[in-house]
Amino acid sequence: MPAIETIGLTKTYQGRGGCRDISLAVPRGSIFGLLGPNGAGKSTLVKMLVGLLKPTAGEAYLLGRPVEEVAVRKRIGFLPEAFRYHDWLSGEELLRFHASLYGLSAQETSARLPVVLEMVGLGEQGRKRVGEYSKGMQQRIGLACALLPDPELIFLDEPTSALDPIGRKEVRDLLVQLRAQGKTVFLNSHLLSELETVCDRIAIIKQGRLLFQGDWRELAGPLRQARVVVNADCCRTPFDLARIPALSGVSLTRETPLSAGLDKTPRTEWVFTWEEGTPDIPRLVEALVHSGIPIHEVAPLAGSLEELFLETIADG
Ligand SMILES: Nc1ncnc2c1ncn2[C@@H]1O[C@H](COP(=O)(O)OP(=O)(O)OP(=O)(O)O)[C@@H](O)[C@H]1O
Repeated sequence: MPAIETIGLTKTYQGRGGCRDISLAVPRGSIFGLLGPNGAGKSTLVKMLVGLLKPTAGEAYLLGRPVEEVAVRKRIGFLPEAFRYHDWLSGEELLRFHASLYGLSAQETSARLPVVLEMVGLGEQGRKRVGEYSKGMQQRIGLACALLPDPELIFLDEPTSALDPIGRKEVRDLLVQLRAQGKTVFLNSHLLSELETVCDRIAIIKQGRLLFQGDWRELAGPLRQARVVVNADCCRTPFDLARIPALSGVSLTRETPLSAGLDKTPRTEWVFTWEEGTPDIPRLVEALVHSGIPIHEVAPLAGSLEELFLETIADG
């Protein structure tokens, strides 16, 4: 049974906007990323899933229970995007307040508080007033609130938007740990490089419609490209690939000057594309070396999530 299942889920505002006919399945124990341009309907979808908005049509199930069932909400955590917490409370007081909303006992609350503060990297900062927290710390305390009930399913709306690169890495590591414990994370983020690193599966929505769901690497199709970095002064630009007959069936699709390497020699990046089949890297390297070209780096090339996302949004 999936952690989240929706069937034809729809919410419109007086017949407009929102999202329509969304049928999704989010496997348990996965990190699932929701992507879409501004106004695509992501928040509308998340709000329906956490019970903040009533669907206009369709069904949704969390952990096998209908989303309308209040009891299931004790098993989910939610970090909303536009969080604004009571800034006169200390971090610990805020957590106690949220624990009471979750219906945790005093004993459970006292046991859980240090655990969640530690998980989000605020171990020593619980006594400080939330109003004195930096933006990144406020985001961390929000995450701690979402983790209070030790949820099986966690919804995070832009959880790292206020964090510095170290904080982002810490949150990514935390998500991976949660997944290792069998928990499911549903992530809403515009940071595609971040989603690319942690997500098992993604969904893309545009103008309220679901365009894709699955492993984002499926969008790329089979690997057909390789990247090669060479000394810029090795040959004339544009490089004439026809002079290497051993590379028939391969085309040079990009030639980009790079900044100089550590040895101060300017470099050029080439992207080769195979008309058929997967890149034959040994044949490529052999042919280039045979032609006297000094190679610095070679790698098969997959499209980045950002490239694939932009292509999908443009086509869809
Ligand atoms: N309360 C509302 N009343 C009327 N229309 C709304 C309301 N909330 C959202 N909409 C419309 O529904 C559509 C989807 O909005 P939603 O906020 O769900 O998108 P989003 O993908 O979360 O956007 P963003 O990335 O900018 O946060 C938009 O066209 C928006 O104008």
